[in-house]
Amino acid sequence: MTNTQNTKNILSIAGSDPSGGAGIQADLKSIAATGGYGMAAISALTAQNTRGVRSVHVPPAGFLTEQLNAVSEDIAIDAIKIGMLANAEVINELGQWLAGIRSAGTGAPAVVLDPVMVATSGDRLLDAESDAALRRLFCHTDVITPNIPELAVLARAEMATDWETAVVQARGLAAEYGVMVLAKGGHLESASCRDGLIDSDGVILSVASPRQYTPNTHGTGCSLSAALATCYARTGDWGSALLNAKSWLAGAISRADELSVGSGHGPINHFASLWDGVRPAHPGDPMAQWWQKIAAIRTGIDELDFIRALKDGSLAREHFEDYLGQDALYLRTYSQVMSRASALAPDTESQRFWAASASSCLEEELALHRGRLAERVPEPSTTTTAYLNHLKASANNYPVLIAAILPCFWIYQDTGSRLAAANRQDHPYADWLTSYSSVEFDAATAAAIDITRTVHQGADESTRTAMWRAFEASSLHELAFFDQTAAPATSRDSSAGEPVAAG
Ligand SMILES: Nc1ncnc2c1ncn2[C@@H]1O[C@H](COP(=O)(O)OP(=O)(O)OP(=O)(O)O)[C@@H](O)[C@H]1O
Ligand SMILES: Cc1ncc(CO)c(N)n1
Repeated sequence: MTNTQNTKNILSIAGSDPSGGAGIQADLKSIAATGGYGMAAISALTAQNTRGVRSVHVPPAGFLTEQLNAVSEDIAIDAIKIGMLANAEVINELGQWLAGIRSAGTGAPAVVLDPVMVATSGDRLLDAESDAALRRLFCHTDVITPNIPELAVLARAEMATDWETAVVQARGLAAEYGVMVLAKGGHLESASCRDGLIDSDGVILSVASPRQYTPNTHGTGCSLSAALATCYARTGDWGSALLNAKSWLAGAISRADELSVGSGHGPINHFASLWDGVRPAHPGDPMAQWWQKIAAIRTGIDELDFIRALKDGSLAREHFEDYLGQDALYLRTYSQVMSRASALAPDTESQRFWAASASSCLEEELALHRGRLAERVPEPSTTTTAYLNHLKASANNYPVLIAAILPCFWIYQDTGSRLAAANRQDHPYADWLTSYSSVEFDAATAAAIDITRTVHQGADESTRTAMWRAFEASSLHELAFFDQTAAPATSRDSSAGEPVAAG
């Protein structure tokens, strides 16, 4: 059966975790969070919580096949994620079912297999017979996603302690079984967590995110593999699927501590960004009210031709560069304005935050722009000048100044998360879109909102009004800023470059 609709149906075949953080529960949340319709056939039931697995019950293998047939005889399955398989009998039954469903050729579902083989304690979970059966299953899969200990078991090697060794092991595995291997760096001791999609020729694509120092990483592997299957079903491209899945996962891990689930290794926050949209952080929160009040401006930005074309990759190169040129000019002064906020800040923590933001704004953003613009920095447009004049006009009043600064963080972060989600490997601005959204910038945005909220709480009524006006005015300047670049050409290589619209 082929699914001709745009929505994608993703089947998880995995164990149940009643605490909700791993197994099918994590898979269903991840599938939904990354845009798929989730289904689940249960291969095993565990009694576990955030502190560990207490026992496992395995239903008869034939009953797994009954579940799988019930689903596949009725529903078109676009992708399958396989997780915990408890014994050789279950693995062999699944192998037979997979062989049948994959023999359909075109329209056969993609399969991502997360080989759950080693417990967090380091103990091997599968006996020799199951290990051999699992390896036979690889020929029915597209991608396997072992963590570092599982990679070592599968590669019959010592556990990798660096990324290069992990890549060598993954490459050997890919060659031996004719599959792609997603090597995951979560278990290495590096400051960033790198994952790489590897085939027998080497690394196809690798992507890193900063390591989050949180105990709450229960179910990250389950969540990533389910998200990868979903993003592949949606994009048809493994590289794009990895970029999208990893970007979503990094956000879910970075917001894990906002949940309070159990006393051990808690789950990640699968729906953090969705909840932001439907539920203000604190009901009655003035910042949430400001955000609500600029909803029309935000929608206006999303609907701009420029943003649409940047998202789908049809934006002409010269228009993209016009935008970068204005942005570079803007950021130079924006950095000075944040230094001014640092000078006016009433406490060391805020002083440090604005100074650090001013510095990273200059260092990272301008370095990126310079690289792209090859020193071709243009004159500021009247739109850019108007925005900067508005910021400078607030430079003697700290509460008003930080309210004016905030939209550049918040709107940029919000727009960036959607642009990053639309990224794909062959996108002409792929690396720009990747840099447009990061967990560090998410954290900085949250900190800027918190600082502004605190100042707002302590301000008198007339200052609060002035703060809101400055925030609203900057939001309008953001809209105008994105809208200033000439309307995008439909053809990517069009050379009919129009001059920068002068506001
Ligand atoms: N502390 C962390 N901070 C950021 N990303 C992480 C962290 N730990 C793991 N990851 C990411 O989570 C994903 C899962 O990786 P990991 O190597 O931990 O898999 P796993 O051991 O199979 O997961 P699980 O803990 O569910 O068994 C990878 O994308 C990895 O880079
Ligand atoms: C059911 C289940 N599958 C996978 C894992 C690995 O995280 C787990 N803890 N529980």
